[in-house]
Amino acid sequence: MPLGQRAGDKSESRYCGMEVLDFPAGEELPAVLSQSLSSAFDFLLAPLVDPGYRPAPGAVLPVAASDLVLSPSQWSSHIVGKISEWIDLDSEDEQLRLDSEVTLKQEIAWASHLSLQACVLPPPKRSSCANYARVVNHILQGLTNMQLWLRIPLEKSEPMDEEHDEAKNNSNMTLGYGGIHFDYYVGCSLIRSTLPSMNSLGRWFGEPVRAAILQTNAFLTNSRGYPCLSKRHQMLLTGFFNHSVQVIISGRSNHNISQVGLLSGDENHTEDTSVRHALGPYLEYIAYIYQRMDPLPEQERFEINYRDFLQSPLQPLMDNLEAQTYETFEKDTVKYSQYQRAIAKALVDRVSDDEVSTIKTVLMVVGAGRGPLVRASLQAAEETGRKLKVYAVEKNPNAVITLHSLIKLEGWESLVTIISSDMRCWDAPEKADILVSELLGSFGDNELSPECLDGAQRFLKPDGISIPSSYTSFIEPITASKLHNDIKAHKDIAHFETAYVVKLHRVARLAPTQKVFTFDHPNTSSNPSNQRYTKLQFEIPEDTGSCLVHGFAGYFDAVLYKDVHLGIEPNTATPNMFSWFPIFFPLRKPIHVPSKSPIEVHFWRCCGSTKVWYEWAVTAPSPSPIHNSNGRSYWVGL
Ligand SMILES: C[S@@+](CC[C@H](N)C(=O)[O-])C[C@H]1O[C@@H](n2cnc3c(N)ncnc32)[C@H](O)[C@@H]1O
Repeated sequence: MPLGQRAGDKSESRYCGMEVLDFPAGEELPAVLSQSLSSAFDFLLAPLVDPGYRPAPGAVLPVAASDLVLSPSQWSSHIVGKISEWIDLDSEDEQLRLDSEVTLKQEIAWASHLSLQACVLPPPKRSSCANYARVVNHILQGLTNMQLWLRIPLEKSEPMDEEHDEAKNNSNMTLGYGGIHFDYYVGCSLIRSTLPSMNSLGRWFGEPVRAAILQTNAFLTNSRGYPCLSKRHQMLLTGFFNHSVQVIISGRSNHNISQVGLLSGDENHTEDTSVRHALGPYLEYIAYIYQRMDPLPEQERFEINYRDFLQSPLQPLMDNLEAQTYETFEKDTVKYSQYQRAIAKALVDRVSDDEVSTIKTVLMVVGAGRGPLVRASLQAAEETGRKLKVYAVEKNPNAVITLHSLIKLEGWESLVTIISSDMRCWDAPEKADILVSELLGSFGDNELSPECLDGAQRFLKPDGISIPSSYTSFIEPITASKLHNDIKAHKDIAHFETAYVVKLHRVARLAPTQKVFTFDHPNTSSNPSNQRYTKLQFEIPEDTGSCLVHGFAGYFDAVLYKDVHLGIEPNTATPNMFSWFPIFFPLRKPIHVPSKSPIEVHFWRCCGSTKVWYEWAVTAPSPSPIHNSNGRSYWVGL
């Protein structure tokens, strides 16, 4: 039975299994399974083969249970195979090495025969693990439906030396374990009583972790004698739940509870412990932690299906947006109320209270779409008592049709003039006091706001105001193995040289964001070019340890007017605004960043006669190719 419902989370359920520690000899498995299921566990992590087995000519594999003892659906829904712990694929002892390889392949073949969904591999036993990688890669090539989960301790453990620990941090679909790459792997992290720093733990959220193995000795005991977890363990667990990770409880019970009260707080409730599973109290605690998690905010719930889904950025200049795209924007009331605040402030600055009856401000909405910024402008005028004359300039003829019906419907005919034209070539009959636009992409300038507004600046009065008055892009390095794998599935370079709009979820943010490019409007600089180049150095906090960078998450922040801003940069993001997801600039090859090594990255904004594009490259700690040279894979049309 899944761990119950977290309020407001209709996404997939979270499950909890338990590890079977002893080899279930004599076909005990069905009994162990039925006892666990009736105690509300969902699945077992169970050994498949007698650990005493070593291959020998003619030997029959001593399996834990015949395939007949459970139905095929029971095998596949309720058993995760535990591969024998003794297997040592890089042993100096040749016989042990060969036996290990044969046994591993036999166990995997048996697990496939049973249609198990996954098997857990013990981690490599030594830092030099080339043979482990070779054998696992062989097996992976032949697997279609079964996953291999690699058990990795969260914190440094005894058999793992420094090199190993580094390798573990590279865990990824192309896992660099001791410098060796695996073709595919998903992780399983082992949670013990001590935890590394939060920064170090955060890296796991960018990894393909499928299960958290929670040891019983990681639990504390509360005043009533029940198992509970430290605050940090609880935070880690809720973080994993947020990333759809399931839990496996491992170890013997350290809590012999004679009188059991329900965790709902019902102190009087008691149960007969004779029928109670020894690990039951741990499971109840895990379910309690899951169920009491805060409900997902409405916006997160709305965006759940977009998580880690790569989308091509819009090209509103080159393409004409569709009605449903406009409709989505128009629902973002927060965006328009920020604009309205900015416009109101600009109107008041422009026309003093004494002048309100004599001066009419000329305001041009350039890129008016279906009119929401026209509405925000008129509302700002009403709110401030300023007189306004509005031009709505739009190059999409379909949106212009809607604009015409809107002004009729709203009775704005005397206030608003609709201009069906590209702002870059419109011959304006008069100059504007205020130019209002929203031509911003997730990376600020990536929908070519600078180029469009440079074209519109001709009809802004010399002392006129542009809303926005500036915007800045930001990036931060991230671990994002899911995004990397999704891009890799295209099997070409072009997809690795493309920027994507994506609701980032399974990612680890490795360092604070830094500014990339800023554009000011009106553009009064002596060098009016919109080409840019920036070199940035990111320091990853020391307690993060080494990590893998799959690319850079990008954001923007725009100053609309004075202190009114709008943006998605995580530290200053406008709350409850949903018009923009972050942008992601991938790297062709993930870059391993050892602890204490800075990352040096270069970004270029390049402009041609028909297109604008970005190029990017990493130069430290190791160089990457220049991505998207000459805009060969990804560009924005002018
Ligand atoms: C991101 S949409 C914003 C629309 C509307 N202001 C809103 O907030 O819903 C940008 C709009 O600008 C228009 N646009 C882009 N470049 C333009 C140009 N050079 N001249 C006129 N309109 C342009 C697009 O067609 C699109 O309708």
